[in-house]
Amino acid sequence: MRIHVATDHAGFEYSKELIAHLTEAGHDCVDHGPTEYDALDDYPSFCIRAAQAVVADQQAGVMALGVVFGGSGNGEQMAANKVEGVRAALVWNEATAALAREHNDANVIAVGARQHSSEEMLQLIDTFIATPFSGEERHTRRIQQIFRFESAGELVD
Ligand SMILES: O=C(CO)[C@H](O)[C@H](O)COP(=O)(O)O
Repeated sequence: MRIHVATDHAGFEYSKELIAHLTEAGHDCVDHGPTEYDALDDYPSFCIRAAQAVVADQQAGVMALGVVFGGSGNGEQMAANKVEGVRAALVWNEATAALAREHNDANVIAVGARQHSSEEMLQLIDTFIATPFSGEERHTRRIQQIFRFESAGELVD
């Protein structure tokens, strides 16, 4: 699996730890930055680039997911979700990590680096990556409703 990773200063150390962990596990990680710690950097461009790469890979038939870190993960999730085709989920425990994939087919996970130990962070992301989308009709239908609004402004009941 290719994993696109982005952060800001708040998740800088965790992002490097995650990339080492996932690479060791055999994943192909792409680091979208930042390349060095800067306490004043801004997360949107890093997260948007990672989100764009996830969509581009998926459209090309490459199995890919994204991870965005911040202090809370809130803004990072918001930024990633501005990219058409991205379903970014803010995850804070094992259940939300699994449900993001099972019910929402999320292709980007947002994690608050200041909210979790590094062990928790790795576990949340491992769970997210390992959990498949259920494929159930009701979940597929709802995801398609989101996409129709996102791509064409159509509201479907
Ligand atoms: O989580 C975040 C956005 O949702 C950022 O990481 C957080 O706002 C950064 O805070 P600061 O600039 O005070 O270090």
